[in-house]
Amino acid sequence: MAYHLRPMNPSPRKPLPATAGIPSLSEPWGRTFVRRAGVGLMLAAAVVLLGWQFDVVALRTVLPGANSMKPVAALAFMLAGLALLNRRSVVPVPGLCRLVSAVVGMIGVTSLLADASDLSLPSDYWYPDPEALAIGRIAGRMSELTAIGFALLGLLGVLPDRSPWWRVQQVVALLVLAIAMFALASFGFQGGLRSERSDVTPVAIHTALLFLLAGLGWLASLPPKGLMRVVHAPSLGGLVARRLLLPALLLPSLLGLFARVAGDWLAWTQATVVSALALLSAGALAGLIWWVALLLDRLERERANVVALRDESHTDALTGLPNRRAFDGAIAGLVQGRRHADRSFALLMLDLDRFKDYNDTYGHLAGDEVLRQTAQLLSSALRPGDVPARYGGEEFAVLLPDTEAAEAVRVAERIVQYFRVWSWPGRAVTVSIGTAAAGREEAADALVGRADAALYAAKAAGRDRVMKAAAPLK
Ligand SMILES: Nc1nc2c(ncn2[C@@H]2O[C@H](COP(=O)(O)OP(=O)(O)OP(=O)(O)O)[C@@H](O)[C@H]2O)c(=O)[nH]1
Repeated sequence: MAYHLRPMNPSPRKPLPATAGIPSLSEPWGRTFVRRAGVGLMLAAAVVLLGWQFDVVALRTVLPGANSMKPVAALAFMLAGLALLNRRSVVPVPGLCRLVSAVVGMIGVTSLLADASDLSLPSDYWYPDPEALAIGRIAGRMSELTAIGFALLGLLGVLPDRSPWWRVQQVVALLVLAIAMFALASFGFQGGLRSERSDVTPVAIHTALLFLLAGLGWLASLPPKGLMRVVHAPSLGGLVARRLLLPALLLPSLLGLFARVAGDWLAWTQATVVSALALLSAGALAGLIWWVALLLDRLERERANVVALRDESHTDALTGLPNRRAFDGAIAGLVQGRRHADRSFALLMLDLDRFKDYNDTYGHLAGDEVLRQTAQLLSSALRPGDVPARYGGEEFAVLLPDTEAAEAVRVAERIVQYFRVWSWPGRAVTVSIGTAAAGREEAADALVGRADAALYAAKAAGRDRVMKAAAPLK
């Protein structure tokens, strides 16, 4: 086919929706998540503190026989939750986030300093912890890893809340996540693979989970820049990031938990546990790939449907030529090029002669066949890059990019000649054509009006001929 609508027509069609069928995420999602993370941290910390206050072991340890969260750690989580809520204006006190974050950071740093210098802290003896004492640890002292976690959480809130510090905050929040994941994974693997209770990581399981929540909450509270840009993007990439990042991050912990259950409680041998872990890892990876593949497949099919629909709405069903809507888009693109890049173009308006007679004599179906053959004729008479279109009824239009007035007349004469020699069904069919070259500042409808006037002059002069339009009005 000779017509190439797209290259000449930079913007007549609406761009494809980037997210066809894909649920999108926007700023409110981040806001909601941060609020939930803040409230979650504070509630969990309150439950642990109640556990210490009323000596309810289950509230301090979550899992039977596991480590308890120290009261000072619960207090730090309470403050970290408050900092997050302040960031999202749920608790709108100016400077509160920075202040409480500084306290959280200090709790972590002083615990680390006390570990390094063998000093004791007041919080070491707030509540007696028989489990810690039984394994020779200071009763109220958090583990080193937990202390590093709080130092980092504190740093997050103290850093300036603006570009380029957001990138630093992202890295620090990722370190908090790394601590959480290491603690979660080692909880399972140490117990599950060695089957020795005393080797269990000193980071309590719920401490690790709260670090995970705090790290994610901070990431969600940061603007959609750097690493977080794709997570917030209303695109396929954004959807994959939002759906898969967390499961992927939690995978080592889930595998660890599985190892723990299989090794400790089901008493599987180490070889069986490791083989099962390998199988589960491969299965999880395959599952993630399968999900992404499904998503891509669905998106591609949806896009293909949209493109097909769009093409249908720009194509004339009878002749297969671009229709009036496509013509309007194409001419608008050429008018822009004429105005801004001084690229000339010309328009031909064609009308079949005495087509009513043809229809009356040979019937409407034969008339349709003439219209179809007209499309073929135009395609073979034109250069690639020219745009023939069905303008309506038995009227056609041709856009000739980079064409001056004299050349447009030559093309029109060639078409008239093609009509004369074409072997039509029934009897000969002729055409009348009006030509017009676009003026520098001429609007599309003015150009069409001039070409139309020339076409009717050709009809009036006896049909089967070409008439050139008058020059455009200045
Ligand atoms: N078969 C067929 N006929 C069509 C179609 N669209 C328009 N027509 C016919 O085209 C004819 C146009 O007739 P007129 O506008 O009177 O013009 P004409 O008979 O071609 O005469 P001049 O233009 O003056 O040469 C009408 O009979 C329409 O029914 C179509 O899709 N199929």
